[in-house]
Amino acid sequence: MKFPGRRRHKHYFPVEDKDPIINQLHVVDRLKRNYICGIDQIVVDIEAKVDQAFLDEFGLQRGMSQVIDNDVTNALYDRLKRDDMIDYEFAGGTIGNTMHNYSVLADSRSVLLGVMSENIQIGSYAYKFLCNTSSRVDLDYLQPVPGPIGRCFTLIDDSGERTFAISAGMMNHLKPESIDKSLIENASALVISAYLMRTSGEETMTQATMQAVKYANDAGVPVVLTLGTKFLIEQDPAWWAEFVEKHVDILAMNEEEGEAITGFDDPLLAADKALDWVDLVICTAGPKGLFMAGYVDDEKKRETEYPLLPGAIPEFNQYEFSRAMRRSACKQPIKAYSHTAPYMGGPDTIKNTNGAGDCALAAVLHDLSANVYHKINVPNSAKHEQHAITYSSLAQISKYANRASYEVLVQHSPRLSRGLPEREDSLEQTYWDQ
Ligand SMILES: Nc1ncnc2c1ncn2[C@@H]1O[C@H](COP(=O)(O)OP(=O)(O)OP(=O)(O)O)[C@@H](O)[C@H]1O
Ligand SMILES: O=c1[nH]cnc2c1ncn2[C@@H]1O[C@H](CO)[C@@H](O)[C@H]1O
Repeated sequence: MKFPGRRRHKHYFPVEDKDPIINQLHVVDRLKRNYICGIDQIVVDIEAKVDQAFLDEFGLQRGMSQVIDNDVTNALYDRLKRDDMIDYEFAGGTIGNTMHNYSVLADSRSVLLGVMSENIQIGSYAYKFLCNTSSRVDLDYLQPVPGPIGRCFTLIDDSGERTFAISAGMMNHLKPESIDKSLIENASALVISAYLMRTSGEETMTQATMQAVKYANDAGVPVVLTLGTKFLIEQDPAWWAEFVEKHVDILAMNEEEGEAITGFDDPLLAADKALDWVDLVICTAGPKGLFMAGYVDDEKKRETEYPLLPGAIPEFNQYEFSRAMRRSACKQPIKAYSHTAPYMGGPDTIKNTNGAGDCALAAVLHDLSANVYHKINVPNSAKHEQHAITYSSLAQISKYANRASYEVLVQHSPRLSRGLPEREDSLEQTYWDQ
């Protein structure tokens, strides 16, 4: 585990300091490892640039992630091939991306649950998915299926808007009995997306997800939900709000999804509303950066050293130097909020925004997981006198999340090809120095 935090520090994490007592232990026993677990519809993204006429031709609604039948899939695929329109084919899936990016950032294990074709041809989509996934992502728990994984046609127009057309294959055939109870119970987090609830007919993905969520809820393992797309939430916001309140501990969304579920278009107010249901909220807001909201015990709150910010909640960032806690762990819970602008104001040229939010979530998960890692290895550290769920403050995590998203914006794929530099020189240091 690499630790998150201030990236100028030479050694992020005191865990492996040269302690003479710890060093007496055998090297392999020295540090206990933790992992996070995610469930996804296993898909490969097939990316192409298109215009509105193209979307109309195939009956696709701009900006949505929609499931398409076999006839539309075949026609769409033939057309993309015929006109040589495919730019990239790369492993995707919102949670698949998040697990991959987490493992790359943290240099640590994550476990991905879902399905995988039992017979894999070299060059097939299943093969591409496996090849494009970090070796730190444990794929041993995937359930074999006698058919193809999913395909996600990622159609991007001139304005950068993405329209997803999903050809499901067998991606939704994960069965509840394939969920390993002890794997979930021992995880540092269970990460799911709203897409997992979009199933029909014989598809069992929703039941499998609910099974995993039950194991996690019963064991007190934080359930992290990312909302995926506003269109899904808009269909039944009340159902989603109830689901989140009952089963979810940490909610990740972008501002449109935040509006769909809370009714507030201001990301700060949406995050504040979501705190009625969960312990921690991450709301990404594209070029506006990222908002976080969470709880801290009154006696553990820390005042920011940055200027106080105006907003729908005046001076909302006052306690952003606090580490987040579960509301139930606070004697006197108070709310803390943070906002961070995009790293370096955003790149000069954005290659692709696809997956920028997934990567922000991966960074937040890294921080949560680092906290567990530190706690299981240095339980007596003064750091853990506070029962926090994050290793760093909200302000620090938001910076880290934006920094990680930046890396996705300057490359074509939603998946990081390498971790962040340990030391960042020159200009970039100003961001971390503040
Ligand atoms: N146009 C932009 N300029 C600068 N930074 C951006 C821009 N778009 C995204 N970002 C950065 O990426 C982060 C996440 O972006 P965004 O809100 O678009 O996520 P998202 O809609 O959830 O994405 P996805 O669903 O593709 O993962 C933002 O918090 C910000 O740091
Ligand atoms: O229905 C879906 N299920 C799972 N992942 C999806 C779905 N629609 C789009 N994405 C995924 O979202 C990522 C960007 O955030 C893309 O990589 C795409 O694969």
